[in-house]
Amino acid sequence: MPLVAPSLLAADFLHLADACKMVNESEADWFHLDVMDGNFVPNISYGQPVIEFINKAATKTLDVHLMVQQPERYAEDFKKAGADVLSVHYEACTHLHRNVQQIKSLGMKAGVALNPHTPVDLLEDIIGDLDLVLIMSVNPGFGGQKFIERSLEKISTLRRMIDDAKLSTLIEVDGGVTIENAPALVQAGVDVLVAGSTVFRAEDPFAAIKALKAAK
Ligand SMILES: O=C(CO)[C@@H](O)[C@H](O)COP(=O)(O)O
Ligand SMILES: [Fe+2]
Repeated sequence: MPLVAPSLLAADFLHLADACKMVNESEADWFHLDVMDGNFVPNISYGQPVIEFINKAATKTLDVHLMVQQPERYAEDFKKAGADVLSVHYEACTHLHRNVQQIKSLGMKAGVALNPHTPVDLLEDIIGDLDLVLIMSVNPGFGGQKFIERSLEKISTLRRMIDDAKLSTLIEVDGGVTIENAPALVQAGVDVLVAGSTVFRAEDPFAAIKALKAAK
């Protein structure tokens, strides 16, 4: 059964408390929180102060996806804000190994996110240090985009890499995840399904989360 992480980017920002309550009461496992800096990606979302408030309302793991250049500048702030899992982008880090060690030394799980054009092979020398790899199945920056089909092959390659090395690194997929494509993603080896529009644009978000959990 996959873990399901609703992305609050698709929630109504005027009623974040309601969104948190819904996720708390649902079968979802994590809160997925997208931080965008308007530089690494062409959009600005929200940052530490908002996450600090979400942390007060949320009763589940906070999975923070940093779409930020030089994320090492903010790792400590996000720890203080309540992040449990902190993912940085491969493409935004000059010293990725140092950044991963920083996240772990602060007591968070460390993830690395890959843009659609970045091959999973580039993680060969760092995969053993990672708690999670986040495969972007859309170009980061916006919710509601169409799933890039090629991501399925990347996930299968990564699954093999992790299993061959006997690691327990989680594979998370993010972008364009739907109730329809979730089974193929789980079959390809995904552990964590992120879903924004599929959950928050659904008539019944609880049912959407339930359907994603049931993907096999
Ligand atoms: O990181 C991102 C976008 O950059 C995502 O987490 C989106 O928030 C997913 O939204 P949907 O594609 O599920 O609507
Ligand atoms: Fe995300």
